[in-house]
Amino acid sequence: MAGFFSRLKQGLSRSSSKLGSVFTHRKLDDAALEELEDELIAADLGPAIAERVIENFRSTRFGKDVTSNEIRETLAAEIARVLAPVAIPFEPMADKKPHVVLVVGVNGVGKTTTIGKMARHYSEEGKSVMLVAGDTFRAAAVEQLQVWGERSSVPVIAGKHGADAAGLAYDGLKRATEEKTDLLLIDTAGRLHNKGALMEELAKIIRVMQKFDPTAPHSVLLVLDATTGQNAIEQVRVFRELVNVTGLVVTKLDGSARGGIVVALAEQFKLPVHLVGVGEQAEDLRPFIAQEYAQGLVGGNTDLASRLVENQVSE
Ligand SMILES: Nc1nc2c(ncn2[C@@H]2O[C@H](COP(=O)(O)OP(=O)(O)OP(=O)(O)O)[C@@H](O)[C@H]2O)c(=O)[nH]1
Repeated sequence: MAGFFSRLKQGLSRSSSKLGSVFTHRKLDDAALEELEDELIAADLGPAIAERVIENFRSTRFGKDVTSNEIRETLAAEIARVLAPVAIPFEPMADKKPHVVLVVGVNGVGKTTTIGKMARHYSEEGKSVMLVAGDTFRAAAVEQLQVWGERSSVPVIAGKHGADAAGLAYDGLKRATEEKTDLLLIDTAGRLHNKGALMEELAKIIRVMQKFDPTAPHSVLLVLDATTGQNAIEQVRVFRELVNVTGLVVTKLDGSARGGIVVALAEQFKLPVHLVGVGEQAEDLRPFIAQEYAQGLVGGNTDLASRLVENQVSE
């Protein structure tokens, strides 16, 4: 399990090294506080948290010397405080067979990969999983999902290129219900250049499924690519207008210096962050753990980090 935390830490190291210049031992005067605030905002944490951290320092430590570790710890604590309420693991509902999950997000954020990784994870946990290749506009997305399905021996409902996604979702839901499948994961197309068409596509999938099960979908996961930084905020806004987003998955944290965006998202939308992606392999999709993430983001203090891992992640 060393693997996951080190991957997360490695992934976040770009974000934490970006914050690195903040952590120098110095006297906290106005200039230092201003510089610190700029750095926090540049790290995508969002203005609200930056302001709180600065005010905290101003009221408690103004004019005094602070060490890099004190800054780190204060920052990590504040970040963990913001993240804790949204760090909610994704749990398939035991009383739904299937628990229907609609996976949405713009092209290329990692929807298909996330579904593949979830399929692997939950089938390894002993749950039955079925996939619907609802991104019928991109042939490669269908093939990609089929490959993930084969790897995990999970059935994939797919049609021809350009097939009706709502029809596939309906077929998937019907079959998954007959087979008492635990989890039905539905991939969707994500082009945003035509918001109206996208809204219609998602609304139709939901409407058609509800003819079979009026409670479906039970979750709508919005996948966001961390490398897009502030753009992710805009994507949440847009998708919430289209559909009832119930939770977030944030991918590509391994390749990004923008891990701070998760903090800004938590602060602004308070939507559950269920999972984070730190690589392309199946095991690189992990539950989101607030303290671990906060620690990875500010860097340093690996003792605390490894204690957290021992306590919270048992694999
Ligand atoms: N480094 C890294 N790459 C990732 C991660 N998640 C997904 N990817 C890669 O991102 C690329 C796009 O992922 P897809 O799953 O195809 O994205 P999508 O949202 O389904 O895209 P469309 O099918 O075009 O809508 C692929 O090359 C994935 O391997 C991650 O956590 N880290």
